[in-house]
Amino acid sequence: SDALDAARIREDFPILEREFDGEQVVYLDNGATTQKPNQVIDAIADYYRNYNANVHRGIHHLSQEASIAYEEAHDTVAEFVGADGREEMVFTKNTTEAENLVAYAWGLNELGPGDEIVLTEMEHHASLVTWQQIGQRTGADVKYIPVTEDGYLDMDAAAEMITDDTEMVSVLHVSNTLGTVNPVSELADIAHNHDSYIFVDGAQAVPNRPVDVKDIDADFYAFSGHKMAGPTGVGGLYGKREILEAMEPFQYGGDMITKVTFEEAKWNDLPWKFEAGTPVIAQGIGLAEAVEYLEDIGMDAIRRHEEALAEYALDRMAEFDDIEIYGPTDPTDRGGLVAFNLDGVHAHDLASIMNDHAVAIRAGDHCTQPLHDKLGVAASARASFYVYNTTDEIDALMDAIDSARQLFA
Ligand SMILES: Cc1ncc(COP(=O)(O)O)c(CN[C@@H]2CONC2=O)c1O
Repeated sequence: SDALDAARIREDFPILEREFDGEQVVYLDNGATTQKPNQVIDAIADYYRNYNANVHRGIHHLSQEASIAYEEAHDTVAEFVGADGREEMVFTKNTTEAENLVAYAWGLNELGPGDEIVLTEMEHHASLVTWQQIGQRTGADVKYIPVTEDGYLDMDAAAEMITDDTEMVSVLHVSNTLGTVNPVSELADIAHNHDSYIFVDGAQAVPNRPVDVKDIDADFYAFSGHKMAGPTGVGGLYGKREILEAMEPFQYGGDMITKVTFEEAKWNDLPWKFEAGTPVIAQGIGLAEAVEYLEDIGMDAIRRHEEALAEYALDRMAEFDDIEIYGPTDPTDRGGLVAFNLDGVHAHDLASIMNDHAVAIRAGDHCTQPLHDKLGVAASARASFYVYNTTDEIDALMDAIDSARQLFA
């Protein structure tokens, strides 16, 4: 696409040169995790080589350098998603832990019988199972906003399901199976009109498009570093400052306290109150480098690049009547991923034939089993794109699909 120069970007990702049985890898599993540029790898190595120490201002130079880098990483990531500074940006392990942090630290303490939690049928297990279990443990009811035939949220149903008994709405910003971009600002309005919080799962949005949590007016917003060219082991949880201030901690221990006696403990300031023990120092520094890397490319350019690749993939797949595509047909309504099935070929068999051609895609339920039940399929294949992918790689995907078609014909 003319949005960005994928060929130049690829030079930062040596892993993309890897070959399997003489064929160069075609990495199309970015919804699961993205590759990391040299700049991110070098930033993490630099930390361990030159200023590794534990944080929170130990009395020596190395600890001070590490503390400042770790604290400033919070500022960088906060600014990236439009949060008001480090106080609104907790580093977790991943999106899943961010969902669990709010479910345990807020949900278990605040929810009870008669309260309602509203999710969507397209939710990832990270939110669906978490809030489902919190509902069982607290007696709160869990409801699901339906997904329409063409892969959108039924917003009329949403407006009816979110009521004055609703205390939490937890929704995907972008579906990791359908690709659907949900109207999260509109859902936030509806939730707030009923004095409910809204938690937005942005795992498939923050890496791929501009996100402004204040514009959305999310109360919580979560994402993972490893899906945005950053390392595994770090995620971001945005929370409105006044909400995080009022919440109980998630985990107890060192660093999340200011004063401890045998009788009681006083909590540390935000965001450290939610970062117990030695935090994800190297990962946080790597994530901040990933943010700088993505900002250099430009988030709107990334969005447009992924839309162009999704459009190209949808058009190529539409040439065949034996490929079933899930999610919106309008590429401007979806992220840079396409889940599909090839008639007569189980997704796992398809993915393994793709693998014979060094094409890396995902097959399975993508942690959205209830959605697959609703779609009436046990599994789907999924190609998901990022900044280094090209239309040539989508042609390679289509060629590999064709070889599966021949094999199973
Ligand atoms: C929408 C969404 N929410 C939450 C998660 C959980 O993220 P962590 O694993 O970092 O906590 C994922 C991961 N995506 C899955 C993982 O592999 N393939 C996927 O689509 C996701 O796509």
